[in-house]
Amino acid sequence: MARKKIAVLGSTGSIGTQTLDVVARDPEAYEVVALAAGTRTDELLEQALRFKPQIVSVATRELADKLSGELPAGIRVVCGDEGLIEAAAGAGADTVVCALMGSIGLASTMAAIEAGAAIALANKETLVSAGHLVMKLAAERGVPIIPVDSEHSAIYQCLNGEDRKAVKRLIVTASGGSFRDRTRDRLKDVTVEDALKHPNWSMGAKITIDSATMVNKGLEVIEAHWLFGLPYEQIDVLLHPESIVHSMVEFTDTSVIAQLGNPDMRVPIQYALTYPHRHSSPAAPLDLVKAGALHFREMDLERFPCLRLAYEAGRTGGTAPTVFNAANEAAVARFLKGELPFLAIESVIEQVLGKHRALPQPELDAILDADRWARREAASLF
Ligand SMILES: NC(=O)C1=CN([C@@H]2O[C@H](COP(=O)(O)OP(=O)(O)OC[C@H]3O[C@@H](n4cnc5c(N)ncnc54)[C@H](OP(=O)(O)O)[C@@H]3O)[C@@H](O)[C@H]2O)C=CC1
Ligand SMILES: CC(=O)[C@@H](O)[C@H](O)COP(=O)(O)O
Ligand SMILES: [Mn+2]
Repeated sequence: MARKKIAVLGSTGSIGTQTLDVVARDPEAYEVVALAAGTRTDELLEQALRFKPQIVSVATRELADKLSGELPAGIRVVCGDEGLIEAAAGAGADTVVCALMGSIGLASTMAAIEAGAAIALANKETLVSAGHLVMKLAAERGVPIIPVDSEHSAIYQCLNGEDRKAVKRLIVTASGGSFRDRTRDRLKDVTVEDALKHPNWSMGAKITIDSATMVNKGLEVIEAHWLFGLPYEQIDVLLHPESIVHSMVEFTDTSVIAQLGNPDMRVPIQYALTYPHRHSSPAAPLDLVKAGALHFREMDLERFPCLRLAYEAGRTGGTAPTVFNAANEAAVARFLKGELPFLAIESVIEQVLGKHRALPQPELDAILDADRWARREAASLF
């Protein structure tokens, strides 16, 4: 059987490296045809020498020139936004793993869909920013969007073969992030280092901060709305500190189907690559006796106001989720640089959303304008 051709956008990141780990374990099944990253060229060089893709993309022309000299002539080195699009659509990938961080992934995801590749989607900011455009294009091209995000992979698995009309609600689980058990008073002076200590998952810096602010769950609620076509009234969030139940679906007959497993992203990544089949995985098997007890708590929107803001932005629709996402990206980048205190992240998002008049059914230009505007506004606060 021909090997599945895979392009990995964001190959040097947490999802990207775990994708390559999954791929490397089954060399008969996969061929890596493109790799795209930003600035971590040492890691990218190693990946390119190992997987021998046709195309490698980096952030800038300078980095591309440097990398070209170190790679065999058969590997084309491209760069910038155009390079991402080349990697997504120019190497004939059957599946494109979208694992860039942030709404920068939008254009390359759209290009991959245009090219007819299946999408293994980790990059949730893309759907949050322009879900209506991405889903419409995928439907027009007949392209499947298979979620990699653990909660959405769980829901996708729970819904497999079920009658959608029988779905009462989705229950998205949330670990609570690094500061789950702190009161708001105790969030004033937290450090970047503290915020980066997720209790259950080892992930990139931005999503780890999003987990601590509960923005991640807000992005995931909006992501679920687009992926599964359900209104916000049918998407709930439940605190689950152990991150073993990755999410659940409640049906009209009161049955609840859940997907469980140890927190290991290689499982949803692999599922997105092998769907509708399952293969053995390097993840540790789940031992429920060892886990002992699983806990669930009601979500507190006063303790975690970013989740409330996300629901509000999602319900408003149009460019509101674009602005929610872009303001957050800008605020988190500033927090990580030490320019803003932790609690300023939510305040920046709220203020920028407060200034925004959402445009309904925006085309791509309006999305990009709103994204740029929100970043400028977020940069000017505090
Ligand atoms: N990590 C996880 O477990 C999970 C992640 N996700 C989602 O997956 C996505 C990726 O997350 P994660 O892997 O943690 O992020 P990382 O920060 O670890 O990796 C991000 C990747 O994107 C690349 N990148 C960033 N900016 C650019 C740019 N301007 N041009 C080209 N490449 C760029 C980085 O390249 P470089 O580093 O070389 O600059 C890196 O390869 C996010 O949307 C996240 O929310 C979802 C569920 C779980
Ligand atoms: C692994 C994954 O999918 C992350 O999005 C994870 O869910 C973060 O955990 P919390 O946002 O629940 O803390
Ligand atoms: Mn998730």
